[in-house]
Amino acid sequence: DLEALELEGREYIFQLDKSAGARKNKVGIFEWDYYSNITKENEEKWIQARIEQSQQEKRAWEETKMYRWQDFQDFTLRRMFKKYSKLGVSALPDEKYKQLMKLIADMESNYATAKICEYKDRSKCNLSLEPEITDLFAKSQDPEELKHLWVEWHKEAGAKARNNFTEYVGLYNEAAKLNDYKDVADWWQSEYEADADNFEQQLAKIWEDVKPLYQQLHAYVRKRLRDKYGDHIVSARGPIPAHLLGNMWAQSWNNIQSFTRPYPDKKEIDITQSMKSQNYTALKMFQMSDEFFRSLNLSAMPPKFWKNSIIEKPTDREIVCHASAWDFYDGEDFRIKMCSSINRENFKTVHHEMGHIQYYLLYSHLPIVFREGANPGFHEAVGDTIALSVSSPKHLRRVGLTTGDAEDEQTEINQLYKMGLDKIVFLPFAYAIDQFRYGVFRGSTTPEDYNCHYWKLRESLQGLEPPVNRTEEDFDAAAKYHVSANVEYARYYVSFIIQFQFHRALCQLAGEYVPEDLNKKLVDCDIYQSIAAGNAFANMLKMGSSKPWPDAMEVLTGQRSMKADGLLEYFRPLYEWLQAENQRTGEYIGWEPSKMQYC
Ligand SMILES: C=C(C[SeH])C(=O)N1CCC[C@H]1C(=O)O
Ligand SMILES: [Zn+2]
Repeated sequence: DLEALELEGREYIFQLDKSAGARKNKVGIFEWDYYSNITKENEEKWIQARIEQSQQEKRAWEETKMYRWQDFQDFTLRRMFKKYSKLGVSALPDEKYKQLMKLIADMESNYATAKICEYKDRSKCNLSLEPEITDLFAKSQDPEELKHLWVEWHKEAGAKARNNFTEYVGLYNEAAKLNDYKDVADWWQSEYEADADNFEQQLAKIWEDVKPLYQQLHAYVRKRLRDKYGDHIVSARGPIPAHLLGNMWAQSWNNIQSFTRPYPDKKEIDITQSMKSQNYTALKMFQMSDEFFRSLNLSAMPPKFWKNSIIEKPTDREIVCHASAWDFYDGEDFRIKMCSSINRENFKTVHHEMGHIQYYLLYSHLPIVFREGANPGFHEAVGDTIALSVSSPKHLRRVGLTTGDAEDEQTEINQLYKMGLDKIVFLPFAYAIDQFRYGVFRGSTTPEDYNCHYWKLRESLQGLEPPVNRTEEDFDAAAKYHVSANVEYARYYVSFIIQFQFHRALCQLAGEYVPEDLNKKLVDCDIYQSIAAGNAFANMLKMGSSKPWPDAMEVLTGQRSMKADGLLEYFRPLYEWLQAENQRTGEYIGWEPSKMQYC
């Protein structure tokens, strides 16, 4: 009878889940060994481990198919079976599976080991992305030097990945179809459990809500860059050249804050200087982040974390420097790998990565199959939500990273501007990255027009143009880690929206934010040491992916959908200031078509 069958199904699926955990632990160790020591030998060992895992998963999948789990009474049991009913890339035949793993590993190692030559001394050709190129790009105010770094990096890390990427798309789409998805775009979007093309409609609606604010910020920044570099480099009504924004991908413009902020005579609030003068180390950054989470009654990092993590770039080998947080699915082994530099940006990244570890810890009691974010955006939002409190002037004063004067109107605008250069600017970038790849996976973007379509999106969404003309010899999308490393990107777009919904709810719970109370403003909220906020955050995070993400979001915020209202409320004073300022200077809002050639 059904009762007995369901009981048998329960026995089976929990047994399968346990063995899945052991497999993920084993492959994770090989993957860590490869990412933290890039050698041919380690790549082969990792791929071999992945092949064994995929063969075991295939056998398990055949068994799972025998159960009529759709008729089971228990919701959790049905949800576990549903997740295990998708085999994933292991559905590919062994040879194709191996080829796909190799393509991804080769793109990833090309990106991780790419080197370029200096602008000034062309004989010095050992610049890596982290820390050298990133630091130069953050500090240089020489358009020619920035152009050189931009062009060389996009050649080494982007163009060189074009052929591997093209083959990867074909194989990855084959895997999608074997999992009953139309293509990889359909597969990636299924992670958000939205019906039909609803997820893309949600993304479009968010952009519609945020675009006016972005256009005001874009217009203001373009004017300040024109003031600095002249109108022969920055036009009055065109897109902004992408190499002048302090970041290789123009995804965050924080590094140009110092010479573009609204009130330059107000004290600089860039904590990089104070971190350096206070002899901050990578370890201190991690300890401070750990302490913040503990102040909320969240979990402390376990002993293995401090023992096994890599928080500084090794000098004796090549590693994947792009920051990452790892769950080894055994309830004790959690790690971060990061090539830390001592600066504001990395301090934020430390909190971002520690947020991943907090989530791993809080759901480590769940079955393996539920040890993931409620949706991928949730995982990216945990650390950033905490970092919104850490980056408040109130908190920075608390920890001695800024001194003195309480908030006056102008300082508050400077603060919101600094936050906006991170959070508002990022949205059209993230939207462009996966709009581009959705088109590639669907076939509406073919290899012949990869770069043309990429720059059409960059221009229409971000209002940027390439510093030099582009052709289809180039492949600029792969100059971004996540495109070379096969990491989906809409998760960050979602994260940068929901983190403000989380932040607002936490701030109210902490008594730090009271709507309409000028002494309890959202921009000044710091939930540090609030047990009430921490407990509410934990109640959502400990659910992992055991329930659809609207249920998780509702637990903390009372809302069941992602909406831009949190972000827009946070930035409202800046939006008003920007509108008035652009009116005052008569700045053209938006951008006319670029004169650069890229199609
Ligand atoms: C820090 C990570 C590792 Se999940 C990252 O890739 N982030 C964090 C913010 C956006 C995105 C990026 O760097 O492009
Ligand atoms: Zn992340």
